[in-house]
Amino acid sequence: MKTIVAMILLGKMAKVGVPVIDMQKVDGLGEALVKACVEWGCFRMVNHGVSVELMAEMKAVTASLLDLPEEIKRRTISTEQGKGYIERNPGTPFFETLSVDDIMSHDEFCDRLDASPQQRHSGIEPTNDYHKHTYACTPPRWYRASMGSQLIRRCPDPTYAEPKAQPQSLIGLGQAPTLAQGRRFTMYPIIREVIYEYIKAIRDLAELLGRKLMEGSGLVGDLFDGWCCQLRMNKYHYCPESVGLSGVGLHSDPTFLTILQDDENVNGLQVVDKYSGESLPFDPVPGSLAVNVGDIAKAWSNGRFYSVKHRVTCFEPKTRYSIVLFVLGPNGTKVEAPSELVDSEHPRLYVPIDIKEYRNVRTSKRLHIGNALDLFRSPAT
Ligand SMILES: O=C(O)CCC(=O)C(=O)O
Ligand SMILES: [Fe+2]
Repeated sequence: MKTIVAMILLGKMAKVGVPVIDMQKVDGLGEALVKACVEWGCFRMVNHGVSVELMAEMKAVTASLLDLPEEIKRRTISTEQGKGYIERNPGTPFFETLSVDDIMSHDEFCDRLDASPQQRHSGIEPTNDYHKHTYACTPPRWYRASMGSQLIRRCPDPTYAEPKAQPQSLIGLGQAPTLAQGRRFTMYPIIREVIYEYIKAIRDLAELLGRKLMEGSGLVGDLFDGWCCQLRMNKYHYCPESVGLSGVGLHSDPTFLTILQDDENVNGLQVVDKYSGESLPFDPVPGSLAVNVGDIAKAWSNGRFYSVKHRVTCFEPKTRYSIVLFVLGPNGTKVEAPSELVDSEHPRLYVPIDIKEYRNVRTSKRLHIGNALDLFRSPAT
């Protein structure tokens, strides 16, 4: 009797928690990943190959960058949908996010935060003095992870002079931010290095995921080869007033998948169970990384993968950080289900989708919970 009860409980428990997948698993990794994408639309990865030191450093960098004054962060605002810096706003009053829109141009992102208006617009190279000064501020590597928000310090820059007047050609383009009180911020080269290393490590992991998802679907190849990816650094400004309120409202991701470093100290991410529709906690596990399947993966898998709805809720008044890599989709070609995933029992569900168009339609029609895919149904279905 006891054994039967234990078996039922184990069965229930296995169903209750989001799957945890060991990325070093030799046999059946592809199948396990596909199963998680189909049944849960999310999973947690352990033994994923991104070091805990690098994860801690990236979190410190995130905190530092989001600590910069608004005038600096605003230099990375974009007019394109879903891109660039998003400040707190009436829709998401506790949420703020910086974006490396294309992970291949992370240097441009750093340049925008770092360079003085003159350097960015006139092409003047920093002088040797500037370099000497900047490098003199560089903390030793062993000190990196524990530095937190000190990674960026207000350094007096010997070469910086208050601009006398804006060059006429820049006025009105919104490209020449004025620095209040002539302050400038020197970004430690180490910040660029951490961002670069983190992107590289997460990108390698994404590639492994792409290959294994192909394998688990009975296909061969590098699914994400040459695909567009975006890195976001998120800060949730939780306070006593935000407890019980939403950090980010219910949505599915307009991506293929999202690799998430959540905050090991602050929970709040919840996912909607595919079968019961219940909201379940997707709590952090130190050292692990989470994955959410997005709408584009549902289209690619011909409806098999579950584009999981999720939200982030404030449960305690503690600042929460998260770092997400969005694997958006192919660059320059449309997404469609491979012919191997289409047969008489599984007719093609969606027309080929342009990821940019998809994002625009989704936003303009305010369809943030996966329904936008219905607008891309194949005529036959
Ligand atoms: O911060 C998180 O934990 C999740 C953020 C999220 O859902 C998103 O950026 O799409
Ligand atoms: Fe999301």
